[in-house]
Amino acid sequence: MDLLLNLATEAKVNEKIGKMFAGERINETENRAVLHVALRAPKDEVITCDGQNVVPAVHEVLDKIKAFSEKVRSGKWVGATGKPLTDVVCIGIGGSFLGPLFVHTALQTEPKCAEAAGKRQLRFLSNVDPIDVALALDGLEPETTLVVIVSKTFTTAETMLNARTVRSWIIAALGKDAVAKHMVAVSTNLKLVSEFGIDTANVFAFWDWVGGRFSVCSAVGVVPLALQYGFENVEEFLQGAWDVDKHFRDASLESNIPVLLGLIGVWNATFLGYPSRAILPYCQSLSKLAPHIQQVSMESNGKGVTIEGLPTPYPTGQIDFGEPGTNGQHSFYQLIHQGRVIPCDFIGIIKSQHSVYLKGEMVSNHDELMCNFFAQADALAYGKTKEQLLSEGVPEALVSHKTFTGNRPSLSILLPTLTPYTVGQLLAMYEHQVAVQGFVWGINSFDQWGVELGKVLALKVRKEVSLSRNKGTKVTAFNYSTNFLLNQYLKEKEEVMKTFD
Ligand SMILES: O=P(O)(O)OC[C@H]1O[C@](O)(CO)[C@@H](O)[C@@H]1O
Repeated sequence: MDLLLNLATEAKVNEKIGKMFAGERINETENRAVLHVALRAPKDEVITCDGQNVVPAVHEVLDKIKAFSEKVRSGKWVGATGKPLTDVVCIGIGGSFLGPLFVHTALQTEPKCAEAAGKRQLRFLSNVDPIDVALALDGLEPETTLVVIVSKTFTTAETMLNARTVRSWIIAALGKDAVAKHMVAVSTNLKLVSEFGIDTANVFAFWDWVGGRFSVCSAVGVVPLALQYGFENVEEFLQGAWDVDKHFRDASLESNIPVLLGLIGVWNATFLGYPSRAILPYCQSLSKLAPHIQQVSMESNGKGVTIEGLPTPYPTGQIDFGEPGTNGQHSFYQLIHQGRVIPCDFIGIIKSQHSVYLKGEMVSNHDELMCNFFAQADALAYGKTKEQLLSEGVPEALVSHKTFTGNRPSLSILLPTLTPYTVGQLLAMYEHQVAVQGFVWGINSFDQWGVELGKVLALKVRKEVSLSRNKGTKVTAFNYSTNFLLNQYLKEKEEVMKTFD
C-alpha cells in the first residue's frame, strides 16, 4: 500500500480530486467539468462551474421533481381520461437506464420503499428491440401510464425510436392531446425535447457537466425513483452518495476508501496484469449493480490513449462482470477458483431486507447466504494444497485436479443494511474508485469517443436497407461479408415486411 500511495501522490490524485470538486474542465476532450457530486450536494453547499454556484439550480430541479412526483403519486395529476397515472415507463439507454434500474432493483424489496411504492409499477424500456417494447408495455393501459423519456442528448437513436413508438401507443388509444398529460422528459437538450412535442414545463433538466454514466443522481434517476418510492426515499439515497463524496473530497489518501479501492484496482489490472474484475453481491437486490458498474467503469477507463493523446504505456481499464451470490458459485466460479485469476468484489449485507428462519434449521436463510460470502474470499486467498489433499486421502490421480492455487485477490465490502442511504454510498464509492483509477492511469475517464463509429456505421446500414427496399436493389455498399449477410437478411425478411403494409 505504501508504494501505491506514493504512486497516488506522484499521479497527483489529491490535486485531481480537488480540480473535479472545483468544477475545472477535467474532461478535456469535451471541454467539460465533471460535477455529478453537485447533484447530491445539500442546499447550503457551494460548488462552482465557471464561477457560478450550480447547487441552487440543482435544487430548483429537485424541488420541481418533488412537486411533480407528489402530484402524480397523490392522483392530483391525472391522465387524458381523468384517471391517476399509477404505472411509469422509463425510456432510456446506457447511463439513462442502467443507474436507475440498479437503484430501483435495490429498493423494490426494501420494506419502507416497497410500502411507498404500493401497487405502482416502474418499467424500463431501453433496447430498440421490439421485444423490449412488448415487455415494457405488457399489461399496461395507456390511460393509467406515464412515460418518462430520458436522454441527455435527446438524439440517441434507440431512445428516440422507442419514444416515438410509445407516443403512437398513447395517441392511438387517447388522441394527440394526451401526450401533454402522459409524456414528460429528462434531458439537457430542451430544444429537441420541445420539438418532440413535450411541453417544457414537463421537462426535467440536467447539465453537460453530468456524464451519462454518472447521471443517476440527476433527474435521470430522481424522476422515476421519486415517482415510484416518493421523494423522501430518494433524498436519503442522495444523502448516502453525498456523505461518500465528502469523505472522498476531504479524507487523506491513506484513509480514503474510494482512493484505496481505486489503487487496488490499478494494482490488480496494471501491476498484476489481471484484466477482469468480478462484482459479486451476496444480495439478490443488487443484481443490477454489475451491469451499471460495467458502464461506469468500462466506458470510463476502456481507453487506449492518455489524456495527452499518447498510447497508454500500460494496460488500463478492467473487464467487469458479475452475478449475485450464491448463483455465480454454480456458474462461473469454477474458472475463478482454478482457471484464470479474476479479482473479485464480494458485497455482503448484515441485515437483509427480508428475513426467513425455518424451525430446526442451523442458521437463517440469510446466514446461509452470508456463510458463502465469508467462505469464498478465504477459498480464493488460501486455496487447498497438494499436501492437504493427500492428507485427506485424495487419490494421487485426482490431486492436481482438486488443488486450489489460492493467492487470488478479493475485496469484501460489508454494508449494515441495504437502504436508499447505503445504496447511495455504494454507488458513489464505485463512481469515485473509477475516477481514481483514471487519475492514476493519466487517461480521460469522462469521455466516450469509442461508442461513435458503430453508431455512424449503423446509420449507413439503415440508409442502405431503406434504399434497397425502395429500389428493390441488392446492397453493395459494404465489404463482401456484410453485403452477403445483409442481402440474405433482407431477402428472408421480405415476408415480415409485407405484414407491415
Ligand atoms: O442519455 P443519452 O444521450 O440518450 O445517451 C445514452 C448513452 O449513450 C452513450 O452515449 C453511449 O452510446 C452513453 O454514454 C450514454 O449514457
